[in-house]
Amino acid sequence: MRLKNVPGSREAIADSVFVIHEPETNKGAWQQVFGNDHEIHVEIGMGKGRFLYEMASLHPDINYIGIEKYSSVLLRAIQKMEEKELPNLRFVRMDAEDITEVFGRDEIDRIYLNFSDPWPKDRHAKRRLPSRQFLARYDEFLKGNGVLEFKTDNRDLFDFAVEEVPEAGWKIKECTYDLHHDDRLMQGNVMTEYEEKFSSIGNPICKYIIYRQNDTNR
Ligand SMILES: C[S@@+](CC[C@H](N)C(=O)[O-])C[C@H]1O[C@@H](n2cnc3c(N)ncnc32)[C@H](O)[C@@H]1O
Repeated sequence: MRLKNVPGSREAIADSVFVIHEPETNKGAWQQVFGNDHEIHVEIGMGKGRFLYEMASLHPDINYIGIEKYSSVLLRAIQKMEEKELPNLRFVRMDAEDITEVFGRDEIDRIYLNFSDPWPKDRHAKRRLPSRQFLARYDEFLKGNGVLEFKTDNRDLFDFAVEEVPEAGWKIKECTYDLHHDDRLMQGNVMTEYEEKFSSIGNPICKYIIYRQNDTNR
């Protein structure tokens, strides 16, 4: 079945208890959604949620929020949660362009961008999730000692992302152009759906971990 043809995905999402509706009403109060004061990690552009589901299973003491633009894709993640619910994982259907309306200052401990859409045309560069425009948005809600992790097999997108880091006032903590042959950075690596697909045909996976330059806690 093609995802775009899944009937009623919008309605299924509107009814789902695993989706946070009107997420902007939780700005500054996301800990109340989970009922604890554990760290909150966010994947932006989560797709069908394979990475987050595994992360949330492995780390029950961390809360995870997945953000996805398309209902038809998010529906797959919801179906998985209906089979086995994880209390530390919730979803938001939204365009990340509006993300600063949803999270308050210092509310998020870690951001994951996995295999973000490349937007290859120059005039669309600001739509790329690791662009300086998006990094400025993340600045507004990532904790002072928080980090952002980005993985992709798209070398052009990765080169662009690396150049954006200092432009946005961030710094690179770790960087590899071949994650799957880097024993140190592979420790604890959880494969995303796209990572599995592209690494299986031999594409090298690039990864960086970045933090804010003004972070004096390091
Ligand atoms: C190529 S898929 C990668 C999915 C998953 N992260 C993985 O690695 O398997 C990119 C996903 O990001 C979502 N996406 C792209 N731009 C987005 C945005 N601005 N806001 C929310 N989701 C977005 C797309 O709908 C798509 O599901």
